[in-house]
Amino acid sequence: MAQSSQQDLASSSHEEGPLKDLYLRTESTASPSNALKIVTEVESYCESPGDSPNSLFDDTSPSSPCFESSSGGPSPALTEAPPIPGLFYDPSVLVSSELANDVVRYCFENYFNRRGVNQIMLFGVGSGSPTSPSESSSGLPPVLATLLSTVSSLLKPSLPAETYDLLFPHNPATARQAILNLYQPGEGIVPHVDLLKRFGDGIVGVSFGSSCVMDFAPVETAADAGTVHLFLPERSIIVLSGDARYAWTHGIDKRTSDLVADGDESRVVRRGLRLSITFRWLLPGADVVGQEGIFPGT
Ligand SMILES: O=C(O)CCC(=O)C(=O)O
Ligand SMILES: [Fe+2]
Repeated sequence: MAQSSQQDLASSSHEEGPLKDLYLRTESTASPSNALKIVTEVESYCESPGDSPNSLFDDTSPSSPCFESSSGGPSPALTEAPPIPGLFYDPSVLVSSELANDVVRYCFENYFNRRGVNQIMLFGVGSGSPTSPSESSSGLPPVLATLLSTVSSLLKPSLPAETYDLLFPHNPATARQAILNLYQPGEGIVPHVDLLKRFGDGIVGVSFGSSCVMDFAPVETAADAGTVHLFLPERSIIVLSGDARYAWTHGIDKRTSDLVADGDESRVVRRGLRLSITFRWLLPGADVVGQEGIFPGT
């Protein structure tokens, strides 16, 4: 896939909103902060975050990343959570615009300020409280620690207690990883199950800048049988645990717009530049970067 140049991005009609301004403004900003107590990995640009040769995933669909209905086009995406055990999504639970702007600004100024970078992985150095906004206790930069603590507060009233404890335990046993994925309109991520040997149960993801449609398919069934499509607006939060984490793949089709259910009708929602931030728990021993076996193919 051709990369978008700054000019392409500037002249594209999909990039309205905060991400566009930040991307253009931070074109020549300094390199990522070296003050963070984290390990930062940058993977080179690829067709989509999930197509990297250093793939993050062990179970990806061997066939087309595009799920289609029998009529030939994608069926409209749901706007409420489908009944997948362990999947939590509530359209009314959104991160504030103010925090979203802070997160996006920080990420563009510190990570996505070089052409070709579309994925960043941050690893917490310790197992400090995930609900503390301080860098020293979470190992994450303050704005991401704040995001995590905000997500924790937003989810507490609606998540089942057991799921909440999985995501936000009082005494975390392992370190967190935050993965930042940047998608141009038209990019996606192949259907996958997050690495079984590397990440534990309880994954939480937040969308910034643009909506997308995430596709879920049972691991055990063939082709697109049972696939469901879920619309994720910007600033929304999704949680994968249990079956949703292990027995279903998730992926994002490579499209520039999505078909979304709207009552009995459907509407087309154009995609813009999207940043997702996903927090996962590293399994014991998986927090040593470069250790043999951590990355497939190494
Ligand atoms: O962009 C997203 O929301 C999903 C990212 C993802 O599935 C992953 O990094 O494993
Ligand atoms: Fe994933």
